[in-house]
Amino acid sequence: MTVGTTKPLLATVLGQRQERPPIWIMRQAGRYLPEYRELRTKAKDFLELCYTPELATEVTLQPLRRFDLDAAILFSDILVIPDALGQAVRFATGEGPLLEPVTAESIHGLGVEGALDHLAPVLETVRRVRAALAPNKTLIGFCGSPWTVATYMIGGRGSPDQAAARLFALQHPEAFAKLIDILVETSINYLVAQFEAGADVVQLFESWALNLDDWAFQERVIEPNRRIVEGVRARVPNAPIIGFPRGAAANIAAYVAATGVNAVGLDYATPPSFADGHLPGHVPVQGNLDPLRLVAGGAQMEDRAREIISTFANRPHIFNLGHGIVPETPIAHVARLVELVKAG
Ligand SMILES: Cc1c2[nH]c(c1CCC(=O)O)Cc1[nH]c(c(CCC(=O)O)c1C)Cc1[nH]c(c(CCC(=O)O)c1C)Cc1[nH]c(c(C)c1CCC(=O)O)C2
Repeated sequence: MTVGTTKPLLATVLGQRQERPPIWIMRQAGRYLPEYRELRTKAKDFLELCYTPELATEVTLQPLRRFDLDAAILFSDILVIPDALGQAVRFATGEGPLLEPVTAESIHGLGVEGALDHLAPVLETVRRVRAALAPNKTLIGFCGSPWTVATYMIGGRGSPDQAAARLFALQHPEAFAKLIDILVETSINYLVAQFEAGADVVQLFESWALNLDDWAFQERVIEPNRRIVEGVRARVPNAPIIGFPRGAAANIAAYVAATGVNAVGLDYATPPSFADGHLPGHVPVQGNLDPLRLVAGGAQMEDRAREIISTFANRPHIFNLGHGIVPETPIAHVARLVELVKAG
C-alpha cells in the first residue's frame, strides 16, 4: 500500500498514471480457458471449487501463466456470502446460480456470526496466491456489493430487471434494510480478512447498479458502498478499493464522490469521453472494452482499445473490459489485446 510500490496496477489505483495502462480482465479465470474447464471437473460442483484452496489457487493463477496481465483476481464468487450466511445456493450447469429466496421473515435468521469461519478456505486461497505471485503483480480481492448480492438472495436467480428485489425493497423496507445491514457488516469483515491474508486491492462488484431511480440508487448503491469503504478503512487504513457500479450511467460521478472509492470501473455503455469529462482528473478509471469486441477481434477490437487508451491518456487508467469475458472468447484475441495494451 506504499506509494513507492513496484506494482503498476496497485500504483494506478492509488492515483499514479503509468506510461502504458496496466491490464487485467474481468472474470479472467473461467470457461474460455481449456485448463479451467479441465480443472473444473476435479470438484463436484462450482462452490466446492471455490472452497478448495489448492484448486482455487491454481485457477487464479492460470490466466497469468498465459498472458502478461498485471493482476491476479482471487478465484471465488460473489455468492459465497449468501452461502456463508446459511442460504441454500447452487450453481446449475447452463442455468447460472439458483438460491432459495429469502423472505421478510427468514432474513432475521441469517447466520452472521459463523459467516467468516465458513469463508476460511477462500482466505487460505488468498494467502497461497500471495505467496505464489511475482512481486510486480497486484492481487485483487473482491466481494459483491450489498444490492447486487441482495438481488440474487431475494430473486433466487439472476434476472434482466431485478424486479423481485426492487419490489421487495419498496414493500418490506425494514426487512430490506436489515438485509443490507447484514451484507454490509459481513462484507466489511470479509474484505478486511482478504487484506490481512494478502490482497493488495479489493473490488466491489455492483453488477446490478442499473434499473434504479435516483432515490433507489442513493439508498441501495451509494450508501451501502460508502459504508463498506468507511468500515474497511477503519480497520485497514487507506485500503485501496475499486468500485464497479455497472449501469451507474449519469450517477457515476456521484458514486465516486460519495463512496470514497479510489478508482471506478466503467461498463462498456459509458462513453469514455463522458467519464473523462465528468470525473475529476485525479480519479483512476478502469475499463471499458465491450467483451464482444474481444470475441470478434481484429479492427473491431484494436481500434476501439486504442481509442479508450487515448481518451484516458491524461489520467490514471487500468485497461479492462466493461464487463466479464465470455466463454466463447478466442484465446488468441486475449493474447493480442494484452500485447496491444502493453506495446501500443
Ligand atoms: C454477478 C456475478 C456473479 N459472480 C461474479 C459476479 C460479478 C461480476 C459480473 O457482473 O459478471 C464475480 C465472479 N465470479 C467468478 C469470479 C472469479 C474471478 C475472476 O474474475 O476470474 C468473479 C470475480 C467466477 C465464476 N462464477 C461463475 C463461473 C462459471 C461457473 C462454472 O465454471 O460453471 C465462474 C468462473 C458462475 C456465476 N456466478 C455468478 C453468475 C451470474 C454466474 C453464472 C454465469 C457465468 O457462468 O458466468 C454471479
